[in-house]
Amino acid sequence: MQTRKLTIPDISARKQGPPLAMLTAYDYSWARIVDRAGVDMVLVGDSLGMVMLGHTSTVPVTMDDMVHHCRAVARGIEHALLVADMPFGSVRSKRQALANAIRLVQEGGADAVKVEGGAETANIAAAIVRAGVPVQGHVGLTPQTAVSLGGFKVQGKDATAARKVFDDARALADAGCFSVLMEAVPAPLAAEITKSLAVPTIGIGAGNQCDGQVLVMHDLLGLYDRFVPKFVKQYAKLGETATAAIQDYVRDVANRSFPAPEHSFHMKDEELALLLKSLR
Ligand SMILES: Nc1nc(=O)c2c([nH]1)NC[C@@H]1CN(c3ccc(C(=O)N[C@@H](CCC(=O)O)C(=O)O)cc3)CN21
Ligand SMILES: CC(C)C(=O)C(=O)O
Ligand SMILES: [Mg+2]
Repeated sequence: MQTRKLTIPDISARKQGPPLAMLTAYDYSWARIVDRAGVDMVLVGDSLGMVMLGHTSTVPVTMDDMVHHCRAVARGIEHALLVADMPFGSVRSKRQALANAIRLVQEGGADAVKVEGGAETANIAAAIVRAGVPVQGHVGLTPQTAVSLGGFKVQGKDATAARKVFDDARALADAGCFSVLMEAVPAPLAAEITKSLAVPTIGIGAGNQCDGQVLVMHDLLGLYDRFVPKFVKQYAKLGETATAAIQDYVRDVANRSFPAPEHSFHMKDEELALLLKSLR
């Protein structure tokens, strides 16, 4: 595995080449694990509001939440390109979007930001790019506007809806985005969009013809049990493994088999005698 830090040109070059693997991380220890496993891009997703903070949507996530988690992740990454989500309400105007994108880079240590939306946010994406911050667009199912979309639902299912996803992706690419992420769209539509864009597409629930894939780390590892979207493959059941380990710990504490002598600090007999005497 290459250990040098990946750059935007490295990502762009993968339009021709092996698909890009992207995965979320939200803290330092997991960022190290994800980075060392060879992921190309680490996403500090606003999904942290759901899997880390227990909200039922990504809407309550603030810029402060994003910066807090992003800083921790940045400390754990040596190889991957670090992308941070612009949270709900952080791109209401160009001026505000610029300030927030710059904050994620300067304070959070992000290499790039991701903005949900399509044609309607293309001018904002372009302004962020002009300020020197690489932008990844996010089209299809955009969880920050899930209420307007009717929930966490597949997008682009009929001709009109497919045209909208296509135009959104095109608008973001034209705005200068280095990549476009497509969430929950039919695989054939994602394949067409991938062929027509010059920048790499990253899919989640968008079939295997995208230029890369992304998943939420907790879903991949089986650490989140509130729902499992159809597009998730659980590569492990760490939630179950952790529960069993902690149950063992609780049992060992109850029956005094933990801590064992090797986990305890000991004294020589003469030191103990002296100590006990002085305590009396
Ligand atoms: N843990 C987690 N994983 C994610 O992938 C994720 C988050 N959280 N939070 C933010 C959004 C929300 N996402 C979701 C959530 C649920 C579905 C889901 O259950 N979809 C249905 C299809 C519904 C329909 O089209 O009728 C499915 O069966 O997969 C999809 C995307 C993706 N993002
Ligand atoms: C699901 C991915 C694409 C995301 O935006 C997130 O984790 O917030
Ligand atoms: Mg997100």
